[in-house]
Formats: sequence, structure tokens, C-alpha cells
Amino acid sequence: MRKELLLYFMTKKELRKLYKEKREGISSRDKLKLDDLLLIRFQQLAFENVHNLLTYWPLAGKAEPNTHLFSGYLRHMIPGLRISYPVCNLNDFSMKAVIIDEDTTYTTNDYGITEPKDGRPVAPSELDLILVPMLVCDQQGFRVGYGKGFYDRFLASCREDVLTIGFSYFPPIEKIIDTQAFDVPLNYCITPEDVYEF
Ligand SMILES: Nc1nc2c(c(=O)[nH]1)N(C=O)[C@@H](CNc1ccc(C(=O)N[C@@H](CCC(=O)O)C(=O)O)cc1)CN2
Ligand SMILES: Nc1ncnc2c1ncn2[C@@H]1O[C@H](COP(=O)(O)OP(=O)(O)OP(=O)(O)O)[C@@H](O)[C@H]1O
Repeated sequence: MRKELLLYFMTKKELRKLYKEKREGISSRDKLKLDDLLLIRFQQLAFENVHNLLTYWPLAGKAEPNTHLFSGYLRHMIPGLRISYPVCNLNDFSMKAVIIDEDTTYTTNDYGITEPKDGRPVAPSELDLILVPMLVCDQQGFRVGYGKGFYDRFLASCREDVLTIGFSYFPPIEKIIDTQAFDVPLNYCITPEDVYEF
């Protein structure tokens, strides 16, 4: 059977392992180019009524897309944009969105993720745009993340009309076979080649 066909029958857990390996196999030189392509695709979207953004700090060593490019672009395009970053509670896998500014100091949590050290949280209902970490998604926008459910829990407390965008170096697969009731699909997945709307 061709390798692509096997993808159609994979669970989140299997996809997580496969796509972690695929992503970490991208050379840093290629990654720079791919991140530029992601930015160009991102710039094709219109961001109307976006005042509150939740982005995330890319994990060093896990080859996550360079989200600083996307938040930097939005900061330039949207005067007064409020930018927040997740602060995780590793005991109950909850997280809050903490507003940052030029005076913010940062710390590294137990997962090696950079987080604001202090700062005011923004209510989830105030967020207009969320950049959601992902490894791969399917053609309905269901996503595989790191598997702790941080974002599924958090998105459950956000507005119904919040815009969610994921970035991936790989196109959506046909179907994740074990999606569950708590899974919140993305609105968009941006890849170096395309913008997928779900
Ligand atoms: N950059 C970034 N920030 C993010 C996320 C993310 O995926 N990327 N998250 C998205 O939810 C939340 C954090 N979730 C995470 C969950 C697990 C691991 C992780 O590396 N797990 C290791 C085991 C680590 C350990 O237990 O010591 C692993 O699965 O191999 C990282 C982040 C919030 N912030
Ligand atoms: N809204 C929720 N309320 C309670 N538990 C949840 C909720 N959403 C997800 N979970 C729990 O989180 C676990 C991980 O979910 P899943 O495998 O979908 O993670 P993921 O989407 O890959 O990770 P992440 O959201 O951190 O990027 C699930 O086993 C589930 O028990």
C-alpha cells in the first residue's frame, strides 16, 4: 500500500509521532524559506475587527513555525493590537492568555516554552484571533497538537466567532479517525503552498 494511503487510517497519537519526526527533519535552511512562505500566505488574509491576538512562542528545538513573523506583521498592520501569550498551568492543563508589551519579562516553563513572567490576563471572550499550535490537521480542520488538550480546553471558553488559524509545513490529511466531542476545528490552516478554509 502506498504510504499516503496509510495516513488515512491513522490516530492522533500515530499522527503526532509521525508529524513530529517529519517536522524536526526539516533543515534549518529550508525552514527559513518555508516560514517566509507561511508569512506570504498569512498576508493574503484580511484581518477585520482584530484587536486582541493570542499567539504563542515557538518551541526551540521542535521546529515550530516562526510565529514572531506573523505577530510582527499584525502588529504593523493593526495599530493598538493587544498581543497575548499562553501561560500554562501544568497541573490541570489549563492556560490563560497574558498580555505582553515592551516591558514584559519572560521565563521558561517546564516544557521549555517561553512565557510572560507577569502581566494582566485577557478574558478568553475578548480574543478575536488565536494562532493555534499544531502538527497536522485534517480536511475538516480538526487538529493534532501535543496531546495535552491545552487548546481544546481553552477554545471551549472563547467566543464562537473567534478566528483560529494553524500553521503547518504539511497539507491537511483526509481524516483524523479519532476526533472527539471536545475537539474544536480550526477556521484556517496555512501551509507554504495554500490557505485552507474550513
Ligand atoms: N510553542 C507552543 N506553545 C504552547 C503549545 C505548543 O504546542 N507550542 N501548547 C499546546 O498545547 C501549550 C503547551 N503544551 C505542550 C504540551 C506538551 C509539550 C511537550 O513537549 N510534551 C513532551 C513531553 C514533555 C514532558 O512531559 O516533559 C512530549 O509530548 O514529548 C509541549 C507543550 C501552550 N503553549
Ligand atoms: N474541553 C476539554 N475539557 C476537558 N478535557 C479536555 C478538553 N479538551 C481536551 N481534553 C483532554 O485533553 C486530552 C488531549 O486532547 P487531544 O489529544 O485532542 O490534544 P491536542 O489537541 O493534540 O493537544 P493541544 O490542545 O494541547 O494542542 C484528551 O485526552 C482530553 O481528555
